[in-house]
Amino acid sequence: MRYAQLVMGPAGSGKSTYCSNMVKHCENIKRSIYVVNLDPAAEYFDYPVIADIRELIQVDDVMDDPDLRLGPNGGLVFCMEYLLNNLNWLEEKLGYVEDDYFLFDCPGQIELYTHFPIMKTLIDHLQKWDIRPCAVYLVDSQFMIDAPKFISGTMSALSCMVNLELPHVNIMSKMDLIGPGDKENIERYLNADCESLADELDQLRGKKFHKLNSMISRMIEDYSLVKFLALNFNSEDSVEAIMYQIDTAIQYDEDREFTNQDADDEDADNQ
Ligand SMILES: Nc1nc2c(ncn2[C@@H]2O[C@H](COP(=O)(O)OP(=O)(O)OP(=O)(O)O)[C@@H](O)[C@H]2O)c(=O)[nH]1
Ligand SMILES: [Mg+2]
Repeated sequence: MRYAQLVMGPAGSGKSTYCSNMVKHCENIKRSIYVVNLDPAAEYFDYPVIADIRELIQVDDVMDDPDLRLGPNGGLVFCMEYLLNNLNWLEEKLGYVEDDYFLFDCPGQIELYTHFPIMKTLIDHLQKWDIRPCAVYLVDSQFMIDAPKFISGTMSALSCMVNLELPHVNIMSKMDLIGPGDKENIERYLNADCESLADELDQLRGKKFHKLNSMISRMIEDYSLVKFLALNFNSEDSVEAIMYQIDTAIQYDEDREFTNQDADDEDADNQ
């Protein structure tokens, strides 16, 4: 078995920075991890890659094509569909080494995760190649500091979760930028309960929408998987907690411990 994190989330939510910092974290703890850049429009990232979609196709070339006449978003969808038609390229780049662990740095267009079947098809192939993926969905904490923003971020995470049907970990990124005043608000949302969310929305919009507010809040609580982990790269504890949660979601350590235990048992039997 092999393992992967599909690092997703809206534009600018910190996906590439997450990949880069996770590579550094894994270097420190002597754990190997490989990054795949899946963003055909990426201009800058500072991690080493095992595969880069831009070697296959570049969004600028697609946009320059006079027959296609596509803008940046249509161009990106074209590139991702091109990838799906050339998946042997990716399969070869990934190679096959047991226990490999990959990070896929995905593009920031959320329609890829919520509407189009592109990611779902890619996931089906990863699974065929014996890769067990976890959806890692980042939302910028700056956009989660009041109830309406929190609900909108949560709904985008929820729609990705329902659409992709994968083990799923939500992350509130850039916590180092949150000032002391907003910290309290965010902590409230990290453990949000539906009554207080609905009350806050009622206060903002008036009682007229009370029924709608409480139903949306209840739906978020019912899908109790919509919880966020706070990510602060200045805190090693926060990075470790996130890695642990993801490893647990895809049973990374459990499988390895089991395999090691099997190997030990086999050795003992042989002896
Ligand atoms: N302070 C702080 N800044 C961050 C953090 N993560 C990302 N940023 C900044 O946020 C901006 C966007 O970060 P990226 O990592 O490029 O975000 P992205 O999600 O890959 O963006 P797209 O690929 O364009 O969708 C950059 O200016 C980063 O330096 C963080 O944890 N803390
Ligand atoms: Mg990026």
